[in-house]
Amino acid sequence: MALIEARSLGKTFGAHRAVDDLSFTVRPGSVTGFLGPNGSGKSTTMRLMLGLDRGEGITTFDGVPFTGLDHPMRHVGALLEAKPFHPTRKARNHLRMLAAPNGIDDRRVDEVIDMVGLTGVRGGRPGKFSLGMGQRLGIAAALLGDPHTLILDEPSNGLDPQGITWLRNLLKHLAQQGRSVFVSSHLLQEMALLADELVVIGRGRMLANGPVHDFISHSSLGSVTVRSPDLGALAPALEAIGASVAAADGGIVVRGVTAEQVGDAAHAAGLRLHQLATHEATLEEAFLEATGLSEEFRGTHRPSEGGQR
Ligand SMILES: Nc1ncnc2c1ncn2[C@@H]1O[C@H](COP(=O)(O)OP(=O)(O)OP(=O)(O)O)[C@@H](O)[C@H]1O
Repeated sequence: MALIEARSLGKTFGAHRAVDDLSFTVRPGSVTGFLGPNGSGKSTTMRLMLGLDRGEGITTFDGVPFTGLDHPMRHVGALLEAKPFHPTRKARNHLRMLAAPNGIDDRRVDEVIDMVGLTGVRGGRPGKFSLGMGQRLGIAAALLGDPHTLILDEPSNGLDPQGITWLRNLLKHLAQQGRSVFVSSHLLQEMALLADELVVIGRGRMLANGPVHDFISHSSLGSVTVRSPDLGALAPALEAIGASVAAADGGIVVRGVTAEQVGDAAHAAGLRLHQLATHEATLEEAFLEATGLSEEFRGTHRPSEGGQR
């Protein structure tokens, strides 16, 4: 078991409400993606979960708050945005210093160095590391205690495509072993491949929480293409159940209802269907639609407003 339960998390900086009444659960055996536009409160939420910022609400790990855990590193591995590396302390020694007070031996240190692919530079100094190498060292630190829970803020930051694939496989594998993985990222295509569940926030508030598939299928940008010799009767039957219908290429494109609802409505009206095809929105489309009104920082350049393409 490794259940994370966050309840009513909140944080205000001055007059700015950065996190507002966020509650969610991260289940064992799954990767939960944490999405939100820049400045929406993801890092602040993760810090609150770990008791690193003072704020409202509580987060428990199998019922225990982070600050109440006996050996926190053995329960929860965390990678936050700020890298607490000493630039001239060798990578392996950095990990040994984190490991020793937690009763973790040097063998585990070498194991995690190997897992993150830094064996060749384990005597190197993080001050000379690339962004991606520093990120791998941070992931190694998070894994040191073989924790059943991982909280990772933008772990793919700075990783090259091979590194991103490696990280995806690692996190999926850790989740398959029954661990809880809570991970933020701006890489939506990557998140679509990685996550089972999503927590989506905007301006500190919950916008969506649940399986990735539900989030995508609820997007109004998804559609169903229908071909039927009875279109004249089918279109009004679909509009009667709340669908929007547009003619397209000899058939119709239907939005606002699922393919199952289209099939059921046709069956109920005794109408024939020759084609019923679902076109799901991408995670990126669903995310932009869900967060469109809650962007904290909005550029003025909009290609559709006459910008250079
Ligand atoms: N220490 C702080 N003092 C004042 N305001 C802060 C502080 N930390 C964060 N904020 C503000 O709180 C809001 C949420 O910031 P946070 O870093 O949690 O967002 P984020 O979703 O992680 O952003 P990004 O995706 O850009 O990393 C922002 O408006 C930010 O400016």
